[in-house]
Amino acid sequence: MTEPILELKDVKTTVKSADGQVIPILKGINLKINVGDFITIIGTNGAGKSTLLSTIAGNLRPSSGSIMHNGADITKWNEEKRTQFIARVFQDPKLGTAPRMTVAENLLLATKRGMRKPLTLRKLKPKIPEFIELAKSMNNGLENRMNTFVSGLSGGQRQALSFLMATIKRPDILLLDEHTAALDPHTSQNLLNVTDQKIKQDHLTALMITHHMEDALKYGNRLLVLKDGKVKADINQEEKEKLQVSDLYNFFE
Ligand SMILES: Nc1ncnc2c1ncn2[C@@H]1O[C@H](COP(=O)(O)OP(=O)(O)OP(=O)(O)O)[C@@H](O)[C@H]1O
Repeated sequence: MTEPILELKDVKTTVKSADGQVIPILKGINLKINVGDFITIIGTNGAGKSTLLSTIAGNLRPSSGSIMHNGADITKWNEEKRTQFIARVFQDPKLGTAPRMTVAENLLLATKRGMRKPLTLRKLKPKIPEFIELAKSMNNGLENRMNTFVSGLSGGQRQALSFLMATIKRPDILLLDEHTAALDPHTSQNLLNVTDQKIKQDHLTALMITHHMEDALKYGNRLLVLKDGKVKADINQEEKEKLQVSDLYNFFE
């Protein structure tokens, strides 16, 4: 059997409350993620879904346990170092993009993810045709807004840009933290379809948090249910195909 692309071994993560109390959130997560896995994640509010993604991204350091990337221990790697191979899209369209830069400049910036090289804007012009082609795949007119400042985009276009920025330089692991939750139903469905196509086409490994049970079943090859900081269920493709939305609600009881 091939090595998992990412493995969490008994990972525990705590956070500090405003009054300095240490609160356990992840309470011993064991997870082996294989190359090409597209895992949808569901769970009640506060179950620890975003904390799990933050722990994988390096935004939060586990209090114990370890995180392995292709067999190498990255537990102590900070977020910046992990951006070499991990990309994340958040729920808030404002996160992940630079508002005072144009769409094209943001995309150029994203091609340098994980590199320490400064941004050289004279290299932008020859890249524009490639950026336009990529933006067309988002099906929302982003290709016509290359010179628009990000602050002037609609929420849907901004989120499409965040997604493109996360995937323009192929990440080993793509983290989607309810990335369509702030969008209207049509825009949300479009971005989900594009997400699914991109993951399949580039054979990406992805984790996607969603509160929509239909989407949790429709997308991906694996479903993870988190409850109170633990993995309550880890459902493979075969079992997932047999499930109905009503079955998923049982996990919330
Ligand atoms: N920085 C923090 N300080 C204090 N508490 C926090 C912090 N971050 C998260 N928490 C708490 O940790 C718990 C888990 O949060 P997390 O955001 O991971 O849950 P979630 O499953 O993503 O929930 P939701 O579905 O509401 O987004 C929650 O009770 C939250 O209030």
